[in-house]
Amino acid sequence: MWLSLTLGLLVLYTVDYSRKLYKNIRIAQRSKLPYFVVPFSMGIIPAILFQTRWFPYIVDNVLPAWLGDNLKDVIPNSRWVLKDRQVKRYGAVYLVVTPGVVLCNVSDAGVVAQITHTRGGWPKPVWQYQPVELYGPNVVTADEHHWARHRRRTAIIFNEKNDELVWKESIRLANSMIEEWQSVNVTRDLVVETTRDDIPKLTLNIFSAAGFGVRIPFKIVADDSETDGPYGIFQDTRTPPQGFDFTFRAVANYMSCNISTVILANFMMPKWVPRGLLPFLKQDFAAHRDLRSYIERLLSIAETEDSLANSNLIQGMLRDRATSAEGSFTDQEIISNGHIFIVAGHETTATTIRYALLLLALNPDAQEWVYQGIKEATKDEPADIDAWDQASVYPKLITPLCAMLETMRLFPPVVTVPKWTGNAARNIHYQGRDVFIEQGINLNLNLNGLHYLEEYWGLDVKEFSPQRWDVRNEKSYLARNADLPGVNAPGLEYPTIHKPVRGAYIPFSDGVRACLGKKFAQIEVVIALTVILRKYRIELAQKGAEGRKRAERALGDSVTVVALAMSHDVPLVFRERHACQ
Ligand code: HEM
Repeated sequence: MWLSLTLGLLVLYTVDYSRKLYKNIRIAQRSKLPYFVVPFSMGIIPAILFQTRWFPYIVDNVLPAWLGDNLKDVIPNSRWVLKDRQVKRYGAVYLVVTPGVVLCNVSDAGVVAQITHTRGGWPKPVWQYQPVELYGPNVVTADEHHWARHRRRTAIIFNEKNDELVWKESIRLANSMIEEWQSVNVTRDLVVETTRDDIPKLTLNIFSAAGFGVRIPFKIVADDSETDGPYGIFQDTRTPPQGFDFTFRAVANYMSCNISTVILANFMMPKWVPRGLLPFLKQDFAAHRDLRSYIERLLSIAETEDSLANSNLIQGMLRDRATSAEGSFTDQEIISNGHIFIVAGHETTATTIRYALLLLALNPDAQEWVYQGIKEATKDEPADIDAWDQASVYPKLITPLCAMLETMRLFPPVVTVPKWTGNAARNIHYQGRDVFIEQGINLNLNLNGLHYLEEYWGLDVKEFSPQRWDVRNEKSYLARNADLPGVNAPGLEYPTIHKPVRGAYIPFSDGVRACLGKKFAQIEVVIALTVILRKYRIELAQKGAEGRKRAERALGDSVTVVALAMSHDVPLVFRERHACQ
């Protein structure tokens, strides 16, 4: 009986599998776009297989290249390594058919521009983001008119006052990070074995200050240091304050870096399962509770303060509530948006700085160009960087901005921007014809393709060349776009910067759902690079061909964890400038 039952189930499964696969192949055929079939759907098992050592080894060394690439294409974590290879095989718009879904992969700038800029834009598949709704709906997870309300209420808090705060806090904390490095180095040259911990700490502390109004020093303070006053419990001590399992910085870090287990514990685990039976998720429950308690504490402090005097993001939401007649946020919505800002902004910015430092170390000529640009731009500014005025100095820091843009071109923290057709079929215009994309189809706007195509960037597309962005560089391949109508992209509205073809560069996405924190991130990265490069020349700690090979391997093996990340550490030396010149 068991045998017939098993055989029966197997037959049912096979019939259902074949039916779904056939249905999806027919969808692909009707579109007349190139397509390939992968016999499994993306999901947790393929993602786990790619995390093992042996599976990627088999994919890279045993399978034919095309098959290995097709498999990597369905796993978003490993998609970046493909760069433009799939575009060369299948074209800039092609379909991936699996038994579960049909995916439309897009690396054509014109099609991206249509998707992000048709009236209202194509919808974002918000259900994919529901797991990050750990404290309720927020600007990342909401849709339609709910999203419009969240967006309106959050967009106003990313304002000029907040820009100034980001600038000031980035300078303070980048300097404190350097002081910390100096304190553990006996020579004037600073050897930093890994930036894996310090750079995320830098961006998290900047976010704590400019996002939450909590000014944490870079160095951990003694447990018995001053903990009085309303902000006492936010001190970055070794042990958490009474009633908490984490310090404020530790919980913000935990919630950002362990997002998958936090989601597993607090979103996927049924409420009726006794927490005592899940000791391995204890930290995840505690982190979720502690972050809420900290933000609640911030809200109650803020209500007793003159919130108009403060320009951090939490105060911004409170100020909006105090001054708006209707539609402003509840406490719960402030908590949820506060949390999502950390998730969206922390790792993405940290990874950009880490890649930028390594790319500058690997490309001394480009680094020198960035440094000379900083020197020239700030030659009339006070020697004390704390006295620099954000509104007038930031626009002059063209070369570090070019370095940031170029870093995000080669190593975009978010490799794929997802969209979908929604509940109605839609058309795209591609290669001179209208292509019909059926309802419910998911689209991936693939930065690995867009950012690596010679057509948009020139023959030196694979090189790290911050100079390509500088509008003074008339030989840049991008100079040809100056007269194109409608060329623009979020974060590129500077007259000092060459513009890529619209849709070809989307590290912050584009259109109505483009990144809210792009200016926040740009100011942070530009001034952090400036603080470092003014004082230090960055070099690889391991010299010669071996050191270079190691660094290039670390870059080449990048995979998406929370954001795109290097899989190995590369030690760097920060050589003091006047000592080495
Ligand atoms: C280099 C750093 C950053 C990168 C590369 C980046 C990239 C992106 C991308 C690609 C999206 C679109 C995601 C999608 O539609 O699926 C996005 C959205 C968003 N980002 Fe960023 N981001 C960065 C920094 C920040 C920062 C610092 C903040 C906040 C402080 C932030 C807040 C947001 C928010 C709230 C959204 C959702 C906007 C909406 O759906 O209306 N981001 N970001």
